[in-house]
Amino acid sequence: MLEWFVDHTRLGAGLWTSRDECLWQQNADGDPMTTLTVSGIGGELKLCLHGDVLTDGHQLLAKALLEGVAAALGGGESGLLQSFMDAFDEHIWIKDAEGRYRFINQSTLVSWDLSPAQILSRKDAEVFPDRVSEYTDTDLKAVKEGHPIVVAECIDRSLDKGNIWLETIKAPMYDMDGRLLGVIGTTRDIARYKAAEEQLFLTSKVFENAIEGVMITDSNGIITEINGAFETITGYSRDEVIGKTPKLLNSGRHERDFFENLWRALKTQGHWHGEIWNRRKNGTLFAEQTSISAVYGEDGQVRCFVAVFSDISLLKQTEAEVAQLAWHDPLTRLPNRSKLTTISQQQIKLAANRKTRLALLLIDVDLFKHINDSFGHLAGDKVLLSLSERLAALLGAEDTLARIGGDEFVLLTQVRRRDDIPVILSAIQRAFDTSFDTSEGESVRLSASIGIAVYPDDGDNPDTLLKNADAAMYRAKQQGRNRHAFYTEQMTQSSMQQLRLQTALRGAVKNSALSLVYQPKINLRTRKLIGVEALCRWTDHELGVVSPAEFIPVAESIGLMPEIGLWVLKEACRQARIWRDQGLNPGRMAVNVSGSQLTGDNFADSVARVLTQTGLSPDALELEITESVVLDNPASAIDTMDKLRGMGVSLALDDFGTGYSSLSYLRKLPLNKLKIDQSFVRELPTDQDSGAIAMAIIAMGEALKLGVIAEGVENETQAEFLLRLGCTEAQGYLFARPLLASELKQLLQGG
Ligand SMILES: Nc1nc2c(ncn2[C@@H]2O[C@H](COP(=O)(O)O[C@H]3[C@@H](O)[C@H](n4cnc5c(=O)[nH]c(N)nc54)O[C@@H]3COP(=O)(O)O)[C@@H](O)[C@H]2O)c(=O)[nH]1
Repeated sequence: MLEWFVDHTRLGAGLWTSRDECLWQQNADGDPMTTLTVSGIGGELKLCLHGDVLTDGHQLLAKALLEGVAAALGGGESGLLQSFMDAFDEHIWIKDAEGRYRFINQSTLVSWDLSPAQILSRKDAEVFPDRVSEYTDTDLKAVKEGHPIVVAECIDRSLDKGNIWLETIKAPMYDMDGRLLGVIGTTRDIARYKAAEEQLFLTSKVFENAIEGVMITDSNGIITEINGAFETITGYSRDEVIGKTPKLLNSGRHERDFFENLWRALKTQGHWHGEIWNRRKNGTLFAEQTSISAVYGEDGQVRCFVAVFSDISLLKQTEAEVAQLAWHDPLTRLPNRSKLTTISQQQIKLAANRKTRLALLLIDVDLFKHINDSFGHLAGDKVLLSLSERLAALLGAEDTLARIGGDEFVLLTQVRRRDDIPVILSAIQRAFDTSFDTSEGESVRLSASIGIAVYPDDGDNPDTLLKNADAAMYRAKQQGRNRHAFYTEQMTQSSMQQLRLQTALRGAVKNSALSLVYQPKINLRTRKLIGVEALCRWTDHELGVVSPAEFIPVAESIGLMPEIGLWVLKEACRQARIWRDQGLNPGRMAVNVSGSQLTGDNFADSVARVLTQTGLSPDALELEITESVVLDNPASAIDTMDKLRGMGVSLALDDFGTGYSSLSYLRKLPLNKLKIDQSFVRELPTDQDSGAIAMAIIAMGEALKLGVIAEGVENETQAEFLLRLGCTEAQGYLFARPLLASELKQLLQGG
């Protein structure tokens, strides 16, 4: 049976154009269709019939249609042809060799809105006078080409469907002898194809212009298509990859497991998403963010796989740079504190598994600040870099060197016993044996204080180990620097004690629990009082009497010193003024100045304000500035000292001899007096070195026209010795201990 009676739209769509051939392979039910070619009519006339065998009936039908066409062209009638063609939506018409319409189907009549009599036997000049040349030209063109041609594609308006796309095809028709019979034309609605064509066009544009690389493989993983971005990213051209598998891009960076998981996900979920490292044609590796999807056919089988990927190499590089910055010290490129924590955790696990120990050595460069202050920060950086290189050269395969602060390094090393550590310490010591070059062509010698904490004895986590190593390092510093200390439980106790002290000191300052005592200074020749030094005292109800030698560094470390120092200054000036108002002469009132006070904001202004408020004359005040404080920040210290001297305040360099001041350096300081540190006085006159130092200081004072006072004079021998050397002023228990204000008043009154 002929299908066209039942489903003529489908049959009509493929009447004779070669472009439709593929649609005819099977009908809507999936049955195979047989194509019967009837030659001799307009190139090819294809009829679609059910079944895979051409029956005699089919052949008879084809013959009848052919005769019908011949009859139509000869001016005769063909009922079978007419009913066959009327079954189609397409407009079909046939013109003879002279251009007269010989056949039109029903659909054409409706569309042209003409009767058969207005068309048949007439030429275009009569039927379509205003389009005659267009129509006859395309007839001639089809004849000239000798096969069906598309002569027009246009948007037209259909009464029932609105705008529609129409395609007109014309084909020349020949008889069995090859003589031209005429032209057959058909016009049909191709909206469906146009939509598909547009869709295809857009899809191909998206595919081609995508920034992402696209690779399509068949179900066996053979590459069947790629886009331009694929070529740009990988460097492979289309020809080089079609027919190959994606293994072509294999970087070798992924284990077999990786691809097994990928294929498992594709098979079970139809999708995989992740990062793959691949290799470009030029051999370089690149990271890509990839999504692979399986595309299934109607039968549920995988038709192909589509991989869409973007090159994330730059992103990876940026990520790596950020990680480098986040986890490493920018100067030395060594791991920083955060990274050290992570590494420590891993190393602790390793030591736990192996039942070994992990030693954490905290290396703090002694007095590194002086390098920066003396030679500048660039020179400081150069020295640190070269130190980091020397220390890194000591590392074993499992060791780590980190920089966790300006001049603080940590060495992590696995050891079997604590006894292995001294060998490491000796190696570190050797790194400091040679001097370091600064950028100014000078070289400096450095030393370090090292604190050691060991897992599991001193802590089982990175924080505790580092904290305890820090306590040990602090102890090494206290013991005079350039040494090491192992952490002990007692250090934790002393740091707890420090904490208690800090809390109590804050309370003391808040509750005005500090007081002052005054120690006389005398002229060694006359033994008369020439001044007093105000010294701070604190008695806590729980801690008892706390020495300033203990609480002043604590106050300095927790930022309380400027407040305490200002109170001492005010109180001492107030007291001096009271004594003077009472007609007593305490000489110069000496007040100690801490580092944070001297280099803090506007210290000179504060002093001026206190003098104004208390009414004490500037020349009645002496400020004692510790030598190391000046050395710590010379530029700022000298600036403030100049201002103080300008105001008429007297300046003394305290603890002199303990620092590194040279004659040339001293010359720059606006000083009035040098105070020989009591550590030298204590050993006089027996210790020759102390004697030599005292003598040198006195000579320096003379050379620079500075006064010299000795502190800590406890016996007559020391006093006489100093006087013989030329030192005329002294302070010490020999003359008086620090006294309460009331006691000193009595002394001043000659009591
Ligand atoms: N910045 C501030 N520092 C201050 C202040 N008050 C004190 N200090 C400093 O604390 C350190 C310890 O001071 P102190 O315990 O008061 O000891 C002083 C004297 O008591 C002691 N001294 C004096 N004579 C003798 C002696 O013959 N023998 C002996 N063993 N000790 C003696 O010396 C200290 C005075 O030192 P100095 O200031 O260097 O002259 C000490 O460094 C104080 O400076 C303060 O208010 N602010």
